[in-house]
Amino acid sequence: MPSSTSTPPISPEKPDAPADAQQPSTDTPHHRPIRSFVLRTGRVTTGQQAALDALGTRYILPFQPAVLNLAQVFGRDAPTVLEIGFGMGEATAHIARQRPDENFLCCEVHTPGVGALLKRIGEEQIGNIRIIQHDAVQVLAQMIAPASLAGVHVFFPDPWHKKRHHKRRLIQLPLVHELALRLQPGGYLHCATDWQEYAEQMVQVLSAEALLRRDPAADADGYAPRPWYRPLTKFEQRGLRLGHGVWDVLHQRA
Ligand SMILES: C[S@@+](CC[C@H](N)C(=O)[O-])C[C@H]1O[C@@H](n2cnc3c(N)ncnc32)[C@H](O)[C@@H]1O
Repeated sequence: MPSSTSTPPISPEKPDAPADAQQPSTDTPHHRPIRSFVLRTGRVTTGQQAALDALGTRYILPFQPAVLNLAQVFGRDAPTVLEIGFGMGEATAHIARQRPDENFLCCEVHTPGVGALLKRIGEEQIGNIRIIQHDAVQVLAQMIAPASLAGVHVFFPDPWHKKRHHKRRLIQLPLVHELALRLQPGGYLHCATDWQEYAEQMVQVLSAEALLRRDPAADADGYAPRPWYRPLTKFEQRGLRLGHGVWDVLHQRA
């Protein structure tokens, strides 16, 4: 288990700025759902835009309120892993390359991140990723069939440090239950974070879900060793050099 807890986290994004005014325009003043993200107008680089233009139609799936036919969208019948919030897609591309026999359905709301992952897909000729640029909570509810996923990755979700923002955290009981319902028996839910108090919440919430079992390799506090497929990203390497902790929380569907 990682050692240090007192240093600040290394999460690449700092979304705590009050920017609710930038939420999508479908919200009405009377019904504004709590979201786990804030839409920012981040700059899209020339390379990211070129990738969006050249590869977007092939690799981006539109959000739709209808269940996806996974075999159809990937062009093959293979175990499918859902990733929520891939950021710039560094870990996503690495994992998809390491696990060519699996499909990776990846959600991110941030356009520069989508462009960055498409750029990697083009440069590294990765064929087993599809992207949905939409709120993963809605994607899960509307597009993913029960017992259809081999795994779910939630790596370094925004920690929402301030207590009044904790309600925005992704890893909470209702979402974890929805994720568990969509896992096949034996399928896994893998979360990672560099924020200790969120790691503790992850252990608590996943342990409370009756459909899930703790990974047998977890330690007494509930943390698993980093699985072979999750790479140390550059943010994580920098953080570890500075003595920060990182926690993997891994449970399987019974
Ligand atoms: C702190 S970043 C981590 C990115 C990446 N997983 C990594 O390890 O570097 C969290 C990402 O999750 C995305 N995100 C947060 N909530 C989301 C949601 N409901 N649906 C899709 N993406 C979301 C954010 O836009 C952000 O890019």
